[in-house]
Amino acid sequence: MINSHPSSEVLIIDDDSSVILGLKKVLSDIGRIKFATSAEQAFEIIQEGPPDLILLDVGLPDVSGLEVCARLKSCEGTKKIPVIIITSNSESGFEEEVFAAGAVDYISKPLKPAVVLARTKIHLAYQTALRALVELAHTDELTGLENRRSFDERLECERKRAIREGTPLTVMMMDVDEFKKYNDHYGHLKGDDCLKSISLATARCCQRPGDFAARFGGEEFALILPGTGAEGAQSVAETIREHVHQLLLPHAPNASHTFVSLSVGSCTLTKELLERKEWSGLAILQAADNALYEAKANGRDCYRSATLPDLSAASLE
Ligand SMILES: Nc1nc2c(ncn2[C@@H]2O[C@H](COP(=O)(O)OP(=O)(O)OP(=O)(O)O)[C@@H](O)[C@H]2O)c(=O)[nH]1
Repeated sequence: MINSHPSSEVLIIDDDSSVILGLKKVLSDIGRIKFATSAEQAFEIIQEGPPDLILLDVGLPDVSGLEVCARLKSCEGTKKIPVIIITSNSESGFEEEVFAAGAVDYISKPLKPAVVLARTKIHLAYQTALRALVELAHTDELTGLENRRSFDERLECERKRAIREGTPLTVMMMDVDEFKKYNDHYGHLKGDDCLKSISLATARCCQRPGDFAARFGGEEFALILPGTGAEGAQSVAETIREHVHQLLLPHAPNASHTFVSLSVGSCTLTKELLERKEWSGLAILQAADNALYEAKANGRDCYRSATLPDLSAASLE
């Protein structure tokens, strides 16, 4: 059986202190236990840091447990926390209400320690496995960077945020120059090592908390730089290119450059451009890719940014 994470955090919400003490004892080996005696206190604790699982009594003094559960499920930041309802209500139809509110399970009072422990462990283990699966589905196996799926999701999220907040957004595409020649000369395994080194150098250059680096596919990488205008984009692009130069990876003898290099293209949506129309993620990506193509066409190992006419063309999509 998959184990729950050793440092899981469980929040017990119950106004009966004897129940809290009993549950704390039963669950002490699982990890950190927090408790709240009212819905208001519970929301404060959750806001400080969402727990891995919640054990929630139905009969709270301020708000019904089912309503607390429904509220948690309707909020983006808390909807994924599994909630187990604790109840002495055995009326017909109550089970349906529990699941309709979004709880993953319920435990009847009087509580049996072995049952509480088993159910809690099962849901924590499921949650841990689910998180691992999501991470796996969003990670590029070779480089450890985010993958294309993750990139697409983040771009959509940042695009909407940029529109909402009126802040610039830059998307950058980077491609290893003449990588086929590198592979042909050194072999695919060395080629893989080269991609890993470039990924590491790229990740080191994406320093801001919102910066996002992904392997787009093959020898192509993509960045999302929220709140970054054209000047900032140029600075990031040149920094990454410089870091890759400094790796001093000798290129294949028949390549145009002595050392491995990157061509980089970017598209920056300024506040004005964002206000002019709603750009699709595809249009932004296409504009960055056009700029990358231009960098390749201009001899490689350089940076180009999409210009306004490019963006207008991209908007026709
Ligand atoms: N080692 C390795 N090679 C890869 C991987 N993914 C793609 N490639 C190789 O990357 C090379 C890309 O070649 P091309 O698309 O022709 O482009 P290029 O040689 O980089 O030329 P330009 O982009 O024009 O500078 C191909 O040889 C692919 O096999 C990978 O995961 N590992």
